[in-house]
Amino acid sequence: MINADKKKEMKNLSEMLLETRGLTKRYGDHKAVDSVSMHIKKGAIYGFIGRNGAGKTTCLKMISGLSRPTSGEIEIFGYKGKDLQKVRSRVGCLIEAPGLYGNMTAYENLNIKCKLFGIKKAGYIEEILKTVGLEHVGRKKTKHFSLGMKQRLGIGLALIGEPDLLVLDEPINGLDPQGIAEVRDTIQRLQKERNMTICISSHILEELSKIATDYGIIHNGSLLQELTREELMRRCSERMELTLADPKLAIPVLDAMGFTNYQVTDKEHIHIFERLNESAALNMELAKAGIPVKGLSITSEELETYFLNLTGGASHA
Ligand SMILES: Nc1ncnc2c1ncn2[C@@H]1O[C@H](COP(=O)(O)OP(=O)(O)OP(=O)(O)O)[C@@H](O)[C@H]1O
Repeated sequence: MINADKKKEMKNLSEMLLETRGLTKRYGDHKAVDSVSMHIKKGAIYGFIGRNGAGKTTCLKMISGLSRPTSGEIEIFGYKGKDLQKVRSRVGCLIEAPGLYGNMTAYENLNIKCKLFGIKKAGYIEEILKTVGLEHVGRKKTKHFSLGMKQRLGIGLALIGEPDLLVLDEPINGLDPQGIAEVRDTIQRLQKERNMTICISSHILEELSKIATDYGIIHNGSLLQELTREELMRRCSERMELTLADPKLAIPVLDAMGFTNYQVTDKEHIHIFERLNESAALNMELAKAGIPVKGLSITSEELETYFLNLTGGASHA
């Protein structure tokens, strides 16, 4: 008999499109990626966040088959080891700058890759140009494109062959606000219209917060945390922070007062995400129950502060 937890676990696994286990890349003595186990669900926009040098590109290169892991395993669409070759064509990637021919148009650049893939379908290139918002660029050579246009054409190139998983390494880096908005729109459209799963890296959490459904935070080669958008928003949302010698003792009091949206975050703290105006009443009830309160404050955190605190403070930026 399979219990409910096991069933849930099996369901979660079947929803997983990509999983790595202990993925490691060593350059000499230096571990650029250190035992990373990441999980990307089908249909997710997975924000892969880390400071410069954290190991994002190295990790994404291994996932895309551009670099060989020192150790560990990658499973995509249920395939791993040598069998991964069978599904490589279902992974499109844009790692670092897109390799464009500057003297050619967007259409011509796409056409070269279509020829390599043996794609001759009428209207195929026009469709991709439309998807990435470059349908009106005409005969303009790509060397005259803005950085945002180049990135979108890079995404267009990665779309050739209809991948189910798109891996984008810092596609927003260096873009102006309009360029950022355009790339974000393109990514959201791909997820909605083509039901694509997208892994996108950035060194700025805030930049992906409008689109990512899930996050992985990498630092010094290690994956520190994976969390959903809801979990992240919850961690950064306005809350009461209760500091106590033993949070467990306060739970019956919270329950008796009808609080339901709270979380014991460590051995000293409870975060409460509702009825923030009732902090005085809560304090009083805890005192009545003989539970000393060391601290009670209302606080919230900026997304970027959350990320910086997690990765060792702003001074390392
Ligand atoms: N080919 C290589 N040889 C030696 N060291 C490397 C190589 N590629 C990357 N590294 C090192 O591995 C670490 C991770 O680099 P990586 O490029 O993956 O980080 P990143 O998170 O993508 O950062 P950035 O955004 O700056 O590229 C860095 O310390 C980098 O210097």
